[in-house]
Amino acid sequence: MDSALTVDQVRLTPILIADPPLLNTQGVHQPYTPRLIVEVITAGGVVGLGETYGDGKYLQLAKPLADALPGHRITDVNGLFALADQVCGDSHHTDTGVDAGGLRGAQTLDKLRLSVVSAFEVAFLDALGRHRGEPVHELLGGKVRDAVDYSAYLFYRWAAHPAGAHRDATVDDGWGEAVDPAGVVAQARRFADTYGFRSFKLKGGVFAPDEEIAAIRALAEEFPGQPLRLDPNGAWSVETSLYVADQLGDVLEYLEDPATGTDLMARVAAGTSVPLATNMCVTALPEIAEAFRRDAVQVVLSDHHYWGGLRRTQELAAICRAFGVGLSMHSNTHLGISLAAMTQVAATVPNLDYACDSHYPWQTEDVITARHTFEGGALTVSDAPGLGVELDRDALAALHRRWAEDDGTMRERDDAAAMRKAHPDWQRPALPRW
Ligand SMILES: O=C([O-])C(=O)C[C@H](O)[C@@H](O)C(=O)[O-]
Ligand SMILES: [Mg+2]
Repeated sequence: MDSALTVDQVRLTPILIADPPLLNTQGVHQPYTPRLIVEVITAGGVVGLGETYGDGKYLQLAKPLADALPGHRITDVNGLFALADQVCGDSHHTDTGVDAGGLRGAQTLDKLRLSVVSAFEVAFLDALGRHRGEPVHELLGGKVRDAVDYSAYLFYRWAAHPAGAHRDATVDDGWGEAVDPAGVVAQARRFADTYGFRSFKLKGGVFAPDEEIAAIRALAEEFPGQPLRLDPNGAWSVETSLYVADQLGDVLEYLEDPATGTDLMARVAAGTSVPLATNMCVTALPEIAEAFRRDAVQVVLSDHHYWGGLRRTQELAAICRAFGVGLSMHSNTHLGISLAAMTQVAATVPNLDYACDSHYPWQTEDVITARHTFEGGALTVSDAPGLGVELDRDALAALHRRWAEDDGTMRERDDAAAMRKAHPDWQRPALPRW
């Protein structure tokens, strides 16, 4: 066995990255959001990169795993999961409440752990690819496409963060506000012209359903025949979901998480022919059986951060294929390491039937030396060794400094708290909101 493939050291770097004032049903994005950058350094001197959520609960799980890894072989991904089970807390602990962001569905320690392990799994694959001189997609069985399509991720948003949100964060990022159909269409037009995106997803659950129906109608008029999606993150009742499905059935590619949880989604699905997609009620293996048996969802949005990495994303794809359920890809705020990982795995999945989500165009900062560029709405699949991205150490250090100097308020994502800067009485809304 090649001792160069053994983990020598792991570096964990929490960072804060700038995020625009994007609105969702829980509130608004903070001026800065936490991410964690994982570097796995092998005895052979190669560095593998991974990226995941950076809130405190993820950092707490990442630390013992990083400490336990020296001596572990980077080819032993199955052993990585077993190790994480041992060192990252009691896997039987569950919490049926929603997560802090309120947008990921029910939270369990298993899910948190998988989100942490995902960054290490990606770093293992990146390091192994660099050792072998092969791209990650070859380690995953080879690419079935040379480019991966992405969709425009449209948000209602303000022009700037509210006064008092953060001392450095009142600068306008140039996108302007989008709080009505005209604003949404202008944003979509800029996305299409700048990046070539051909499908559009609007983050809904922000305004009353009729206003969001009007926004989708306006998009359908501006981009006739192009795929449209609406995602209120579970903000609607069954009745409201069916009303929206009825109003928009002729133009929607799918409706994403209109209602919260498998039971309500099953009831919506029974009343409409519009496909329902989810990144909230099917986010881990134990949630699949009931959702598929009840035909509650017709499309699962994979996310390698949720599912425990790239190989488990491929496993999810195989399950969806077996059950005739469609596959798309979810995203929330992330940087270029994660986008490279998303693109590598997406390239290997034959049944990735829809353009993938990505927040990336909203991110003005990164920790890689060369930003990804979308052309014709797609990213070319890199054939360079590993993920094909290089760490910008100065950028990483600067974003870590911001994290270290933060008084703690930006280190945990809390969209409701950010909303209270503009609306002091705002409370995390009870669902359904409408
Ligand atoms: O598709 C989704 O549900 C998301 O992307 C969840 C995200 O957290 C998004 O809503 C956000 O960041 O506001
Ligand atoms: Mg969603």
